[in-house]
Amino acid sequence: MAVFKPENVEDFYEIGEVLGSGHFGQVRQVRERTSGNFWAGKFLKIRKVACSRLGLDRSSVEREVEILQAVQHPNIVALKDVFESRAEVVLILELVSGGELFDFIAEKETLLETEAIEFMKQILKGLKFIHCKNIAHFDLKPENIMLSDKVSKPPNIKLIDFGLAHLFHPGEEYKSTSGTPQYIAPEVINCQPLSTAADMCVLSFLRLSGLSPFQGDNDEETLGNVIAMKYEFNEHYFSLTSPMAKDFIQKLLMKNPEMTAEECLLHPWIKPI
Ligand SMILES: Cc1ccc2c(c1)c1c3c(c(C)cc1n2CCCN)C(=O)NC3=O
Repeated sequence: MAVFKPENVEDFYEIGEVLGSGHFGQVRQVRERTSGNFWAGKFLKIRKVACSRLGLDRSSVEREVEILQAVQHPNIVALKDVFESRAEVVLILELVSGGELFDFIAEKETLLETEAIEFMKQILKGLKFIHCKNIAHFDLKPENIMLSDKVSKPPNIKLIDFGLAHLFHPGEEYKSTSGTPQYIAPEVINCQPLSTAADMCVLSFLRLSGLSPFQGDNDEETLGNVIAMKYEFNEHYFSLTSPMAKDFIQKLLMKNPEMTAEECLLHPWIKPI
């Protein structure tokens, strides 16, 4: 069993504003008392008894920590420290203060394909790195693709929130029903064995349009579209998108995406010949 620091996190960090919250607990800005540097504290409620519905299993937190410790990369959020109290584990994470990629894109008049390619390259480099370590993110959605800061040119992308991530062991068959309907891979809905390919399924479409290709009027319709792999290139969003870009998207929006992250980085849309 992993051992986390038993000290009180507040002896080392001033706890600041809430940055986000979810089923797991809260993410808050924290300030390191010695250096004055800012970090993100992910406060995770831990189940006190196995049958409780409240909080997370400690084992799932240990898995997230183990994965974050294994994936140190410029395009992946860094883990600095882990504290544990009786009913809470606190992950001290790199603060990514540039906001979500899609808010950045939404604020721009237009998104040039050259800019989309740069974003895609960084996301693919992060995915290639974790996939080469047999790790899948399994919750790749706009909210989990953020920018380090608001000033870097080009913006530096960080993949965050490895709470659903999984480390595959040789010969292991892994199934999960977790994820977000608009961005879930078909094999998740079909309860089929999962792999790192699940991270590739809807990736490219999101970068160019900011939309889920499967968006329905409700979650049920959306999940049905995902199962049927039913999507369209809405002309309003894709009229100026190059054929090479659409080829890239089509090669990924398949039940069994044709390309791994490594192969995507070699696609002529990403790496012109
Ligand atoms: C400035 C800011 C604002 C909101 C943040 C974060 C940072 C943030 C962060 C993280 C997570 C897991 C969630 C976060 N959230 C919650 C929303 C994420 N899309 C994280 O790991 N580092 C962050 O800075």
